[in-house]
Amino acid sequence: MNENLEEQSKLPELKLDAKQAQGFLSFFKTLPKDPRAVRLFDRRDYYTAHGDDATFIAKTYYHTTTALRQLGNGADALSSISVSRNMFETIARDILLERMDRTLELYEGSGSNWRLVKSGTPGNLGSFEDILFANNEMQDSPVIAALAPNFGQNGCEVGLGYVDITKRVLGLTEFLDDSHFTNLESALVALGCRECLVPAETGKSSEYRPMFDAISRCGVMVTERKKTEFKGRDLVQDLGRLVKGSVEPVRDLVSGFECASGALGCILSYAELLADESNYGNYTVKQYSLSSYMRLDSAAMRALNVMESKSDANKNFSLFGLMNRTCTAGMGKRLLHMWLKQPLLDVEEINCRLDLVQSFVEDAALRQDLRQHLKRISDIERLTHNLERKRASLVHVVKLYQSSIRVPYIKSVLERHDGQFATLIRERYIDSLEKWSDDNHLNKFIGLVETSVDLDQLENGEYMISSAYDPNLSALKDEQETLERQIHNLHKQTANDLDLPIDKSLKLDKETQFGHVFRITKKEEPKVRKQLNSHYIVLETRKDGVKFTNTKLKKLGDQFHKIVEEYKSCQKELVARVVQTAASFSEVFEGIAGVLSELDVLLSFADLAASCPTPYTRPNISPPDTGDIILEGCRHPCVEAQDWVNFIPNDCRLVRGESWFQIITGPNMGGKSTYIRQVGVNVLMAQVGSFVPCDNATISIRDCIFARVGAGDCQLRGVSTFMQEMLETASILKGATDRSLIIIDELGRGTSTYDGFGLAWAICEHIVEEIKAPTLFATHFHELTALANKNGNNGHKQNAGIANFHVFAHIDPSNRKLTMLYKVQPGACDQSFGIHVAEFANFPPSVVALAREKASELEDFSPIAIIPNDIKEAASKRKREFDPHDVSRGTARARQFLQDFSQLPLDKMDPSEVRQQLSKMKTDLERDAVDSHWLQQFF
Ligand SMILES: Nc1ncnc2c1ncn2[C@@H]1O[C@H](COP(=O)(O)OP(=O)(O)OP(=O)(O)O)[C@@H](O)[C@H]1O
Repeated sequence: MNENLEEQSKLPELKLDAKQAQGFLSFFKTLPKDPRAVRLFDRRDYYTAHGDDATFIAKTYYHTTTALRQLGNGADALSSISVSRNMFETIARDILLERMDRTLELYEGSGSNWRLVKSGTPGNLGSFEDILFANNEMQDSPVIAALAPNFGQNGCEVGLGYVDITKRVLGLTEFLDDSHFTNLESALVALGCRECLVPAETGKSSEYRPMFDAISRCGVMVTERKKTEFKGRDLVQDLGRLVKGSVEPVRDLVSGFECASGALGCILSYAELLADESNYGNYTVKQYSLSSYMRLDSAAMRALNVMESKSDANKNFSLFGLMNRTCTAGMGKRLLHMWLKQPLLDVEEINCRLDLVQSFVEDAALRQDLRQHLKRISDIERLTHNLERKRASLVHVVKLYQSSIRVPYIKSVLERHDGQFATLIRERYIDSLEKWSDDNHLNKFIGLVETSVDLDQLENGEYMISSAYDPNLSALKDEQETLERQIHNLHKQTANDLDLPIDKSLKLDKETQFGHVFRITKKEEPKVRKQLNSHYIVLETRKDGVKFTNTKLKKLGDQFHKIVEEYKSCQKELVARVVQTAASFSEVFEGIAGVLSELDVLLSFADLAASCPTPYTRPNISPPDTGDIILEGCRHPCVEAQDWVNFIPNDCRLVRGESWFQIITGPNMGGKSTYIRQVGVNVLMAQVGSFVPCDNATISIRDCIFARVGAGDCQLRGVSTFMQEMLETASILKGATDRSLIIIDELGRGTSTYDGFGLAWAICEHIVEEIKAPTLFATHFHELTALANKNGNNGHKQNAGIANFHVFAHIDPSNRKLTMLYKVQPGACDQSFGIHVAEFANFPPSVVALAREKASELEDFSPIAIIPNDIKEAASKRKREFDPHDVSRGTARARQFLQDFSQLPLDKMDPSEVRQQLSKMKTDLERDAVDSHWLQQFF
């Protein structure tokens, strides 16, 4: 709050005279309405925003409307706000990198004459990129996708095109989706999409509602485009201009798609790729395949804390924050971002990354030496991008040069390694670096810079073309040197005349205001005052001294200045030529950037694995249809990394037919969520190619992780907790297969105990019998543990593969003190600990006592409770063994209930319809339960 006030008190004054204001108001009225656009006007020292944008800025960034001012009078008055340069950056950063509901426009001009100079959206940062990343690394490159959905008999066929403008990659894919658009959701997550183009009008149709829900779950901005833009008619021709190499492969690729080509066509026109000639021949186009990477929906990304969030208390809260030890400027971070969104599915590919990580783990010296060099590598990808977009200057070329001269060192460090995987390192890195850095490639570029740029001047912070590079420059340089000598002689002579030691007392300064001047301290001035007054011109007397000149120095200084200007203008052309030549090496830089950023990420994995207090281990990877998931001494890497946690490792054995489905019970705060999430996190890390926080790990590859944990922020979006829970669960039931991993925490919390329990039971059965995915199911419903006693389909108990586990807590019988041990043990939890946890959390003793009294009336978990007989009977009824026939009929009916439920088009129904339908289903179930004791227990 104080900070805001401070920011406000620093608000630049909005100073427009009446005429300027009038002109601006008339211009402002002509702007087309665009509720998403925030428009800022550059007034040189500050910016302004007006109308709704001013209110938006006042409320969002100043948190008060008192900062608003009125421009103009009467009916024409326009609320306005002024914004400092710092605040402008904050706003641009927030709009383009954080929020996903606004676009940004910047205007320059004066009076009634303004023009749009920059515009950006979350998907296309446009020329704001320079402002946003002038002093910050670009951690993630935004992606825009376009969707061409087409409903058919089997579901919705989705055509998807996308562009990554930073990486200059275009892609397309097509897939059939279910009614929850689970495939679309995982594609948007994997691509790191920030903005999604959809055909106008689709938003109005209720059948597309689930598609928009999926987009919104991913936090992606929706932009509507005319249907006519989703045309792939001239696509091959257009792509032919944009992509590298011949058009034939592009033609073959595009011909395999129907809807996706329309989507890609829309992207080309929206991002105006053809309007910028620097794009020509610089793009690659590829087919994106959903089945190449592990699919992760937005709920799993959240549950596993994969990406950073603003609310994270420290960087180790997220997997990205923890794993990011990259040291190149930006490139490594972006690649890590991408890898975390796209875990691999291929055993060989995963093992290849793991081999490399192992080499770096085992060779600490190699790791250290490589990092020393990588630290000095600039963001080659972005520099190259700037070169190609003709936005580069000599500074960019020099930065590329400084990175390039490191490449031979990196190569020789790698060559020194002689470990088990030395051949792999050679094939993957040394050979590539050798290829890219020979005399036709990088060495040629290095040669170009060394002959054209005056590298000696870099020490003075000057980026200049070397005078030897051009005869004109050389002549100018000679003149400049002659003048410098003359000025120096004059300096000497003046020191003599004034009888002052040169440099020590009589200084010669070069400044912007006066050019060359002599300077003495104020103390010395009285000594020479007479001479100064007669032979010199005093320019300024300040604390730091007295500045003066004479006609000779003035003349020489002016001549010097003129020559410097001539030199600059002469070199301007040469700089353009050097920059252009440097741009012709972009393929080389891209190749090198690819190698270095990969090295950077793998070194980062190795660094994490080796530097943790308990080192990580290399996982054994097996294909999805074989092997189990065995994690011994497994930890949650992010929880473990918190200073205040002394982490207790646990074993997790998901063994097919034995413990493939685990029900985890235990007290609140006992570590259930942490345990089930850590399994997901370990599997994800392994498939990204990282070592894992375990003593031993064997992982059967998963093609998808589904997670349903916590109710998230659904209340804010007007969806009830229960509804949200059911929607997420329905998408698991629809999308999961035996190759997925399912993590479910606290299902059924949002509804009455019995409804919740019934649903949880039926969902568990469905997963065990139909989906057959390894599952971790943490629950407070102790009764669910009875599932483990159920026979499998073929009557053998083992084959059901359900096993009970519980997190262990110790209660001291003498003082009822509860100690969480966080140890996961086989078997069901035989006590409920809710009240102990409340005590643990310092609830008032009277509340705890009352809770104990009430609980003892209902359940027999209190070791000291004297339970009335009738309640004992009721309790023992709950525990009664049911007739197996009754159980099997009952569960079949419950499954039917669940299936009916999962087929309800919940997204298209309004809450009253849902209530009506559910109540009917419940009445039907009650009716059928008349003959089933097993079912009756739920009513
Ligand atoms: N293995 C562990 N070692 C040490 N501390 C742990 C461990 N597991 C969990 N914790 C600590 O206990 C806290 C609670 O854990 P967690 O949220 O997993 O419990 P829970 O059983 O799921 O609770 P609830 O049922 O209330 O959701 C965590 O924030 C963490 O600080």
